[in-house]
Amino acid sequence: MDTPQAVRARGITKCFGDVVALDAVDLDVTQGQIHGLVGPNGAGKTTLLGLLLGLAVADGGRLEILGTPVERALAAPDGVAGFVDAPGLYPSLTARQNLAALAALRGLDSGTAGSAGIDDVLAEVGLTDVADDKTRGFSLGMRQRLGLAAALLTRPRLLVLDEPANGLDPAGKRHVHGVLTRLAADGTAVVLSSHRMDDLEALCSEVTILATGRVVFSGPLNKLAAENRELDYRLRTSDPEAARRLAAGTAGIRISDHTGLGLRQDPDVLVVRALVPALDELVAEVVRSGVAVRELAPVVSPLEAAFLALTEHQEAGR
Ligand SMILES: Nc1ncnc2c1ncn2[C@@H]1O[C@H](COP(=O)(O)OP(=O)(O)OP(=O)(O)O)[C@@H](O)[C@H]1O
Repeated sequence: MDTPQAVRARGITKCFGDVVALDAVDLDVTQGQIHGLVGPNGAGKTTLLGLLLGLAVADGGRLEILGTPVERALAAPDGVAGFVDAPGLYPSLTARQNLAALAALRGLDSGTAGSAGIDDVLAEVGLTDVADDKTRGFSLGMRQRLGLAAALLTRPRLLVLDEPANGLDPAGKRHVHGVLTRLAADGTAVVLSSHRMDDLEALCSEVTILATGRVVFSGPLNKLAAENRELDYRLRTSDPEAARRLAAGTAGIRISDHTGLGLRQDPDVLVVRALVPALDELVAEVVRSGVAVRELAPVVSPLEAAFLALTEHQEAGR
């Protein structure tokens, strides 16, 4: 028998009064996939994650989770765990006690989540050293990790996380990315939201971009980045004046304004907007003129640029 899809959503609609938070949203997530939800503030990401967790019900459309249609009752579908906004913790309890309380609330016995299970998940998220500290003093990043540990207690087949990298330092982020990648390799589906395209690029095979409640892109990240569009590039050279002159004389190159792009003024850096062939032409010309190229990088990554182009279009049409 085929493994059921982790998530199959068709035409999902959710309104809060006059606000249409989700407007005919489709979403497909297969087992073992890390799927990113991205979009500007208020795009509907948390609302959609809440539906997957059974925290709210859709007003319209069909939602199947792990092969089972979601009913209209407010309950976490079997095999699903995670959190939205921020994990709920008892501040006066230690990390270990929080997990034990959750395990008891969920009726998990020692066979599935006893002390061994709790120690395992604490180790998995890197919180063993602070397992007996009260969570009142936990940083945002530590709370995020404990929330992830709580979700892992049930060994879910679908893990739903709202901005799991929020508040994590670079080492913490790498650790959590490692946990999620291992889970996915073992067949768990992960749906997570993020505001950071670089995080999504590091983790996700597919993304869904939401803007004002609508899906504006869904698919593999490389399909998103592959679109041919002009980008702004920072070009640092040994002779900025010569580089500027050459840029002005190269077809297909426009000199951009630092301030307009929110960049710090740097006299050694020229910012140019171009397609890749025109940029190649300029770089070759700069080098031919005996000027050294010291740095060349897009101001925002191609993925970020694609995201901005797709979502700005929607925002403008609001
Ligand atoms: N409980 C609620 N009551 C009223 N409006 C709500 C409620 N929850 C969400 N909304 C509205 O629905 C829309 C989508 O909100 P949602 O929180 O899902 O967006 P988001 O993409 O998660 O945003 P952010 O990136 O800021 O977290 C917003 O306009 C929001 O104001």
